[in-house]
Amino acid sequence: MMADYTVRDQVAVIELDNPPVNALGSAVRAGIYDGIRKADRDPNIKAVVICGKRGTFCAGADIREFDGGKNGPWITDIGDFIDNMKKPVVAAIEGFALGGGLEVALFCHYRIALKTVRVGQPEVQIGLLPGGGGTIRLPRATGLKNALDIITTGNHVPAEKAAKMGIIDQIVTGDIIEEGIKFVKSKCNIDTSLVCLRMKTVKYSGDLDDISEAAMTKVKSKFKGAIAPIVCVKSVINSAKMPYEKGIDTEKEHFQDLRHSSQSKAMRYAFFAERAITRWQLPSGGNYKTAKPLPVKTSGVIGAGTMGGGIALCLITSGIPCILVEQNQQFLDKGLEIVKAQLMRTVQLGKLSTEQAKKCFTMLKPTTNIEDLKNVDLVIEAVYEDLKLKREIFEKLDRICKSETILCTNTSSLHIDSIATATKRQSKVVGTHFFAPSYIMKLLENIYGTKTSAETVATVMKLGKTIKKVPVLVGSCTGFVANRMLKPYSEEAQYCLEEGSTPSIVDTVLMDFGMPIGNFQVSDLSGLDIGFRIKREAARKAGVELSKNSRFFLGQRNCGLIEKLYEAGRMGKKNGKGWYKYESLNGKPIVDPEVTMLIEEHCRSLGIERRNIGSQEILERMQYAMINEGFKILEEGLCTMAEEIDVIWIYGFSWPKYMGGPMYYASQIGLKKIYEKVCYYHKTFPYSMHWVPSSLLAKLSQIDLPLSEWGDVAQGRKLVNKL
Ligand SMILES: CC(C)(COP(=O)(O)OP(=O)(O)OC[C@H]1O[C@@H](n2cnc3c(N)ncnc32)[C@H](O)[C@@H]1OP(=O)(O)O)[C@@H](O)C(=O)NCCC(=O)NCCSC(=O)C[C@@H](O)CCCCCCCCCCCCC(=O)O
Repeated sequence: MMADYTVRDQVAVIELDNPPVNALGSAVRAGIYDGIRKADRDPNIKAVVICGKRGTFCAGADIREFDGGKNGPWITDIGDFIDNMKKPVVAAIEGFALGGGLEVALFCHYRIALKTVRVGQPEVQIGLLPGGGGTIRLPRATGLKNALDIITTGNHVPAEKAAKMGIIDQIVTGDIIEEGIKFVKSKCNIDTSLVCLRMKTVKYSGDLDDISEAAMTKVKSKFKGAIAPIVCVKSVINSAKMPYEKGIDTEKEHFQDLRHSSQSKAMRYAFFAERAITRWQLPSGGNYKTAKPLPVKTSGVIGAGTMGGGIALCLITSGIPCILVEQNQQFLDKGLEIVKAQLMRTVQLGKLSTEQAKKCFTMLKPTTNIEDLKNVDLVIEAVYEDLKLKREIFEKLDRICKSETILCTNTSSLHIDSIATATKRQSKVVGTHFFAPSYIMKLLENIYGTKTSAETVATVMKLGKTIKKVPVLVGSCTGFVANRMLKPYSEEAQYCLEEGSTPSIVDTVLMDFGMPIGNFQVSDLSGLDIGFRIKREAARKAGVELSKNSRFFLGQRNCGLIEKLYEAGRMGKKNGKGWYKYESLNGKPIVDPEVTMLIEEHCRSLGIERRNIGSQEILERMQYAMINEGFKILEEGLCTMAEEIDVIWIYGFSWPKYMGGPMYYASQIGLKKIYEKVCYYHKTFPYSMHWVPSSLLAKLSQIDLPLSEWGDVAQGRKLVNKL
């Protein structure tokens, strides 16, 4: 049994024991169930303490069991039994009580916790609702409003706040089991039915239908396209509408439906993908197990633009002092204003108190003197994308900084070696690619160069976690993984325009799929000048003319629409006109007939016949082109597992988690179908190199292998011809 049963001083102590987080697998559920029945039967036992081993209570149901196979008692059987016990039962909580873990605690007559504890019902984040009575019992403990908030967001609640909310009865210090025994013994003379949550009514103020409607509206706009938050609201409302038993039965039905839903399966995949990618390895053999991160106690950022300012903010809000360097006082002042404004916003959102924000700001040391960086542990360069400039900076940093300092570049496309070779410490140079807005977006694409050491990688991977990002390690190539995959995706979007579609049609298709924002809206946000400059730079490097009227550029299909919009002064949202027009800086995109005319004129002048392009074709062309690129990335060993690509898209480009990421999506469609379509589009559009089928995709389309093994095939760790 995975719950230890011992007796101390006439109190039965049931300790959950399932490493690493005491997940409530079937054996643990059986262990608790057997334990409480044994304690109830034994006349020498006066009370029960339920707690967890290894410093934590329980992180909820064992998510790996959700795909079926193992049974065991249903979790609410435990609650039903405790509800009828005369002997008091206390949950003695340390670490986490999450999901089913909190539900077990809510079955108990009392809950005590250490101050450092966090409780929560995070099921919604894996596409579920609490299925062990959480939606019915939590509102009885804390009222409808708090329960709705906790269950629909999945956010963790710190112990002291949970105590104020009525979820925890007492905060304790010291040994949690000793405290549990002491506490529960003091309750032996109290009638347990008086404290049993089943018996309580749900508190709320106002009209239940109004509360329900407001909560529905909120979750529908906040979690667009996701089913679970809606079901969570329904079930929590049921707690006030239905008798206890009916509420519990309905909750269980909802849980089972969601457990089998494609959204929850995708989100469960994403949960484990996020953990799998922490097990990084370098081609040289260094890996997460063997490499030790260096401490980063002080840092520096070069460039106080929006990107650099945001990065500095990530550092100081995580407690790492930062020296922010700009080339002159005017730029520095502007940068500081950006940081201040962002900090204010954080205060407004309630994420930091005014005091905390002020303290953070004192950790920022602005300067125009790069020499001030000489003693910092790590520097992140965030100047604009110009190789010559970046090399100059790295050469300087190499001279100035102490020999241990790690030098990071926030380049979004340049090879790491092309920058590292400007220094004599290539092993300490690494890419740390943040995504705009850098303070908000969670992805941190860490890129190793040929000589980057495992110690340097371990340091930036750890730093990523410290500054609350999701760090993913990738190899170096033009655009790395994120932008390299984005290229075919947005190129196909533009080709669809010149073949007959419009920016708003394309964007609507993407948003209907679940993307929070369309391709052309993103382009307007980043600025069309960026796309234009990248193309102009590519032309300059290749020594060719960039012609907006040529259908070919560098031997490939070309769409000159960006050049034409740029020439027409359409820079994007910043000047109120790009692929759309905008009435203000915060305004919504409005379809602009001028753009439609411009596209039509572009087609006329080039003799391109426009046609109706269906949503399916738009989606397929954008996504399959990008997925094909993903397989090439795996094939080239730039990622070691498909999960890395999915996490990059979820956290870098807000791919809906309930769709798992592009590689997971491909696995659901079937690689055979994807491969056939890629071949078809390759035949149809022979001048778009991104349609050349990936040989890994071709290989995998012939066999049926789970996504978790695609990387192994690509790396030769699994030989498919020998399967
Ligand atoms: C707890 C954390 C906050 C800890 O974070 P930390 O950063 O410290 O560590 P990691 O996240 O890296 O985790 C370490 C390690 O542990 C694994 N892990 C964590 N939690 C779980 C878990 N709940 N289940 C399984 N494994 C877990 C994690 O994967 C890591 O290992 P890896 O090898 O991958 O590196 C953080 O981990 C966290 O947030 N965890 C998840 C918390 C959560 O989401 N909890 C809710 C779970 S869902 C739930 O509880 C549902 C309940 O409401 C209802 C239960 C009803 C009944 C259950 C029985 C149904 C079974 C179906 C039977 C089918 C039979 C049939 O019909 O066929």
